[in-house]
Order: sequence, then structure tokens, then C-alpha cells
Amino acid sequence: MQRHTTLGEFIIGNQKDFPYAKGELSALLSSIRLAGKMVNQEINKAGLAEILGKFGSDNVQGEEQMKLDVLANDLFISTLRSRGEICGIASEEMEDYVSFDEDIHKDAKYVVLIDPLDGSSNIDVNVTVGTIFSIYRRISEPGTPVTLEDFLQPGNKQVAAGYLAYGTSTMLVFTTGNGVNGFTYDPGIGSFFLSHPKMQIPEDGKIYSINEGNYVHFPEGVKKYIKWCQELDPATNRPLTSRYIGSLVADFHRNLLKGGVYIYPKGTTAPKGKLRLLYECNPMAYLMEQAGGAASDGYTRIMDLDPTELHERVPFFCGSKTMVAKAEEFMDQYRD
Ligand SMILES: O=P(O)(O)OC[C@H]1O[C@](O)(COP(=O)(O)O)[C@@H](O)[C@@H]1O
Ligand SMILES: [Mg+2]
Ligand SMILES: [Mg+2]
Repeated sequence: MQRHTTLGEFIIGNQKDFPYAKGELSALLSSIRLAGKMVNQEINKAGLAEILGKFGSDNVQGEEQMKLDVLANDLFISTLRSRGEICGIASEEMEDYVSFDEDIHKDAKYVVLIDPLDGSSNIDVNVTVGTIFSIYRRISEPGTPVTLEDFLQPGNKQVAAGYLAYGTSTMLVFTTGNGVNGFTYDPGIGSFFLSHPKMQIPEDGKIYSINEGNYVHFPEGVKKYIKWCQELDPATNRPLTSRYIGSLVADFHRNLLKGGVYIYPKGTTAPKGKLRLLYECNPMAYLMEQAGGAASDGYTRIMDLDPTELHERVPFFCGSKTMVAKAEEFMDQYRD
């Protein structure tokens, strides 16, 4: 039987390539793995346990929180608080960042931004959902309280990023700046195994992912790009195929494996787009670029955007280089 590398072995084996490589980032990735296992366990039995449905309150963005949004948030916060690798965390489900001031955290050098449960609209219908995380080195002095500036760093300063996909199988996909690797969870053994080494997205693809139900609200450039995707021209793989799961992690993962482009543009209903720069777009952009793809807001590289707010939204164009470039071409031609 082929022997697969466990995530633990991979982390230790590649620690030398990690930025600042003193073991703290490895330990942090292990903590995220642990919290991911706990969330996975809850999601797998979601239909049986009283954890489907609405939690009964809205998050800072005015979105109804699902019970699993809150449960996943609590599991990640409590796991990371119980271990000393980070000095603070910010989450989609919390208005403000949380500073970990206990002694075990005083020398911690990292902060984490997290979307604890991505694809909330799919939780109750048994469709793939995920967790997205982004890791930065703090800029404030260790031993002092963490600050907002520690979180408002541009994506090009990330030291690691990744996601968990809770789907037909559960996967953990991450980068520390040396390519992208995917690990599949074996529930029988309770370990993640390296199943997708050095993931690379195809330069071009045949899949476009966008919620066309919002077409009337889209900028002219996006409307023109969609029409271009639907025209008949075999030489350029057109018409392309439309696939939209409605969970960013799931649509991203499919496109990463097969080639494709995911677009969540701004629109009359979402003047700045829907997705959040710090804990959705930046980590996915880092992964996509490390896998040979591209990510922008239609004009500017996502990872060069300067964040000003914890929960700010941006338009998101992400995927195969050729396809993102084509969409940007239309955005440039039909600037609004
Ligand atoms: O239903 P819409 O407007 O197409 O939005 C779907 C998008 O919103 C999201 O659900 C937003 O993420 P959350 O579920 O974490 O809030 C993405 O996962 C997904 O791609
Ligand atoms: Mg999300
Ligand atoms: Mg979410």
C-alpha cells in the first residue's frame, strides 16, 4: 500500500521553508488542523444534532448567523486561545478583533483572520462548506496588546493562508509561500494525508463561476464578459460551462483543480461586492497566485490592496490567469 505523508510529517519536514522557521508557524498550523477536525466532526453529523438552522442573531455585516457559523467560530477561538501561537484573532462572526492577553500569548508573533464557516447558505442543504484562514506576523511589539494595524495588513504580507473544505471528503489546503499543498482527512485514522502535492491551476479553463441571478445588477464589463463566455467559438472553448455552488471554498477548489474563474463583482445590490478582503479574498488570492493563477478586484491585484476596515468588501476575480486577464480586459473596456 502506498504510504502517504501525514500533515504533521509534512509540516515538520518543510518547516525550514516556512518564513522565520522557528516552529511557531508549524505549531499554529497544527492548531488550525485540530480546530478543523472538531468543526468537521460537528458538520458531518449536522443533520442529526440540533445545530442546523439559524442562531437567532445577525453578525456585524447584518447577515443572519447560522448555528454552525457561531459553533465554528467558538471552536476556532477556544482552540487557538488554549495554545500560545497567536496574540490575537479577527473573524467574520465578530465585530472587533480579540486580543489574547493571557501569559501564554505574550510572546506570540502571529495574528489570524478567519471566516469560520464559509458558504453559510449551503449549511442546511448538505452542500460543501468551508473555513478560510489568513496568517500575518504582528507589526506591534511582542508583549504589548495587539492592535488593529496588526490585522489591517495588505495580502502580500501574509505568511500563510489556507482553507478547509468540508465536502465529499474533508480537505485542508494551504500555502506558506512555497506552493500550495492539499491534504485529505482519513476519519478512520483521524489524520490528514498529503493527497494533492504542489497544486497548480491550469493556465486557462472552461468553467466560469458567478451568481448570474444578479446579472441585472452587474457592471457593464462583467455583463459583456458573461456574454463572451456564452458565445459559440470552439477555438476558445466557448461556450464555457457555468458552475456555481454558492460556497466560495467549493467553487475555488473546483476551479483550482480543473481551471476556471470565479467572479463576485460589485453591483447595485452590493456596491463594493460581497466578499470580505481580509478573511476571504486575501487568503484565496495568496493560494491562487501560489498555484499559478491570478486574483484581482477587476483592476488591481487583490494582495496589493491596502485594507482600511476589518470587514471591508471588495469585488473578486480569481482563477486561471488567462481567464482573469480576459475578464479584466472587459472591465477596462467598459469602465463605469
Ligand atoms: O448567494 P450569493 O450572493 O451568490 O453569495 C455566495 C457567496 O457568499 C458566501 O457564502 C459568503 O461567505 P459566508 O458564507 O462566509 O458569509 C461565499 O461563500 C459564496 O461564494
Ligand atoms: Mg465566506
Ligand atoms: Mg462565513
